[in-house]
Amino acid sequence: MLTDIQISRAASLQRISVIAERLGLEEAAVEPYGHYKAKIDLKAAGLDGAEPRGRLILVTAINPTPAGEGKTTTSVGLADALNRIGHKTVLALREPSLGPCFGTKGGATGGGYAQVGPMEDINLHFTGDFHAITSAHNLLAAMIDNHIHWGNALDIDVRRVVWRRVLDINDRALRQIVQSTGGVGNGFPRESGFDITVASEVMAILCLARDLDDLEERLGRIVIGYTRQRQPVTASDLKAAGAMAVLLAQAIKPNLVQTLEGNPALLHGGPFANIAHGCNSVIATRAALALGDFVVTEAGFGADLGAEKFFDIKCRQAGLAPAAAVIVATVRALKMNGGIAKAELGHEDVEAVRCGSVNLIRHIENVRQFGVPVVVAINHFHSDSEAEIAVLREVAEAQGCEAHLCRHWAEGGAGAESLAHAVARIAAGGEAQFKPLYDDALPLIDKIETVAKRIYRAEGVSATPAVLAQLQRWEEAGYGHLPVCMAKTQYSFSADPTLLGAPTGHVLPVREVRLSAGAGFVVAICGEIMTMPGLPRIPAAETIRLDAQGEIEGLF
Ligand SMILES: Nc1ncnc2c1ncn2[C@@H]1O[C@H](COP(=O)(O)OP(=O)(O)O)[C@@H](O)[C@H]1O
Ligand SMILES: O=COP(=O)(O)O
Ligand SMILES: [Mg+2]
Repeated sequence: MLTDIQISRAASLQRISVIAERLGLEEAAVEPYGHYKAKIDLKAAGLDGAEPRGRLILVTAINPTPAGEGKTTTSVGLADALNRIGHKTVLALREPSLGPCFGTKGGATGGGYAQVGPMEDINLHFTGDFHAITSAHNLLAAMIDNHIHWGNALDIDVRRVVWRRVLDINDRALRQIVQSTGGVGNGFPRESGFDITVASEVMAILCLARDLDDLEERLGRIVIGYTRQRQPVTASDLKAAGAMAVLLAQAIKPNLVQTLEGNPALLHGGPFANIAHGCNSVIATRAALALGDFVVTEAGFGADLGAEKFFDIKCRQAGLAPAAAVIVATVRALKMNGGIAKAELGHEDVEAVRCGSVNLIRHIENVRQFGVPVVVAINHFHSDSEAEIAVLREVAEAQGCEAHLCRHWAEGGAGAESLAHAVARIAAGGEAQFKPLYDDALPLIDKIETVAKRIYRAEGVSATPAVLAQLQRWEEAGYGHLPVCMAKTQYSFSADPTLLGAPTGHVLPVREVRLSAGAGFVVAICGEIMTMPGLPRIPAAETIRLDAQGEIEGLF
């Protein structure tokens, strides 16, 4: 069996100019990065502010195994299948982070014959967007410490600087550091730390901004810390927004690549819906909606995380309304949710599928709470048995959901045509009546409780007095209208990654809250989730190398 990288390498990609032309983009709007990648200048393409004409399809999933259940793979397979059955479809995916590539999970370009390419390029440095985001983020951090070093005219309380640094690598050693040691010339020592670039508010701003002007506006609104009188200090107080926008002026342009079947894909913005909002950028999604009849986009991890944030943050801010949602379900993930250990997931166990299907049922119920019709995509793995698939299908259909067995990993778009026909019919049927889960006017703590109770089915939320006081101060400072971005484990509806299936009666512990005034949301960090992941005992990096011909080996 060929690996993803072998399949990707064997595919003959078309020149990106051909893909762009077929998409209807003028040459002047296409800025090639080599033969197979390009950035799209939306102004030159006449797409800035263009009215969306397509229908938006969200691909989400049940709670995953550590390997992921095939959201990106299914997004690619569905987009290829919709193009095969005659619908002009544009894919809108997120860009991969180096963290998982060199850590555990691998790339984010799909898999098997349902991939976007060029896979190595995209999973490594791509077009440099994450490096630009890292530089912009860390420039602001440097300007904060520099301001304090040269007299601190803004009276920043050195104990209350909340802006950390970022790096797009998993590195637990950087989570908590003491910086500016080494004497007077190095500034004022203080505790701080690094997050992974994907968790940067600059990443979220790039993903949610309407255009370059809005991006700079939002950058200026970033709250980097507080004065001794507890007043917020912003990036614009430090005159940093302009320089940060310069660093991001190329990164704000969406990236055009292609599926292995030559269909267009706009990749833009970061993943990780457990610690960020984990959606493709508004700019790329709106451009895709102006260009295609259908847009297939993804949101990270399970519907309790990525889909909820797609609905409550991205769609709310951008005025988008999804026409349908595809929940990717796998036999293996349901068995894990039914109590089977990871090492045993390859053995048939029909009862475990049935037991774990409570997880799928809850995700179906949850997505429907947003007024969005659901189709279940059974992402077929070669180890699945007929009996296990039959139970999965029966469970979905008992919920009034169509369930389509999809073989796009092994067959490409041809393996997802039945799903494509169903999605096209349901999306065109206009039954969606999208609405976010809560109103802007709900107090911040009530928004957190609403997500915890209605999506996670928690009994309630526990938060320290310091967290509650901080939320109250943000309400008084005028940030109470913002939505919340929940950071929690992707494996469970609770904050306990071992509590699988469809737990109830749990209490959601909120240990920290962070204001992302520029991105326009408040992050609630629940349980032990880390905003700087660590490398596993045996990182993928140990087997990634160049072979004798200079070709990359070991990249998933
Ligand atoms: N049907 C399948 N059979 C075998 N491997 C698959 C299948 N679907 C996905 N994969 C593999 O599983 C991994 C995760 O897939 P991905 O689409 O990235 O999941 P997600 O986007 O949900 O994290 C990838 O290595 C991919 O190649
Ligand atoms: O945000 C996480 O994305 P995946 O679920 O695609 O890994
Ligand atoms: Mg993915």
